[in-house]
Amino acid sequence: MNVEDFLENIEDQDHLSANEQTPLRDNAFEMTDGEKIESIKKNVYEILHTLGMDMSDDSLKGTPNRVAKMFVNEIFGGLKPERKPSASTFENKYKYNEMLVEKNIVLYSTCEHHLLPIVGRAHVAYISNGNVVGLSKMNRIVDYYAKRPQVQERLNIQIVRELQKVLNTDDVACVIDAKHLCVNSRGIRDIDSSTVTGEFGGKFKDPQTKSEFLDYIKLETKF
Ligand SMILES: Nc1nc2c(ncn2[C@@H]2O[C@H](COP(=O)(O)OP(=O)(O)OP(=O)(O)O)[C@@H](O)[C@H]2O)c(=O)[nH]1
Ligand SMILES: [Zn+2]
Repeated sequence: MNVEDFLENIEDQDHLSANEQTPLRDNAFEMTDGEKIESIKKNVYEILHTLGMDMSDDSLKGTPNRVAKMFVNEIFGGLKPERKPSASTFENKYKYNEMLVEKNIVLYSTCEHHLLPIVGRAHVAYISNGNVVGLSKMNRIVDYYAKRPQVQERLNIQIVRELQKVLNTDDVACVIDAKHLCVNSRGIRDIDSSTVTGEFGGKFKDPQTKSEFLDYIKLETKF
């Protein structure tokens, strides 16, 4: 790993307090992606073999490699600091001083307790402190933090903290409404329940501002 990547890695979670950080082990970045894929591949093979599957079967023999690549590059790709979206800001030239809401952001994450999908929507809002951020960057930040082993509460906070840092303001909020397949498809098997979390920073703690945000989320979008 070169010096630049290393610096980026250790700074990646600096803006988060200890309990807000993804619990990474020491030397979490010591392996290359290729090394991670090789190691995960062996373990996935072992799990399926242990369960009694014939790993020489045509349909199964590519599975360990497929799962390993999917873990490293896709569903847990948000563990790579170099994947963090560069959310450059620009001046709020239009002097738009109201809240901006990016709603219905599709969210796919993975529950770190059971490694089952979390599927839902995130709604993000901020009030500019002089700078604005490209709309798509909010979707990208949600996606980056979602692509980790997660609990919804921490994911919600990480999204807000990142935008607070990028936009240099406390006035950021995020609400997530998501279904956890660990609740819906196994265990209690409650297919209908979903989990709602919210993190409200700065002006969004004010009840009127908070309810304006929540009203915008409720607006039905028709095109
Ligand atoms: N707070 C929180 N809990 C979660 C999240 N995702 C899953 N869980 C819960 O984590 C808990 C893990 O509890 P355990 O009792 O150790 O696991 P378990 O025996 O599989 O529990 P059951 O799901 O009730 O069968 C469960 O209640 C899950 O519903 C999350 O994002 N946030
Ligand atoms: Zn779970």
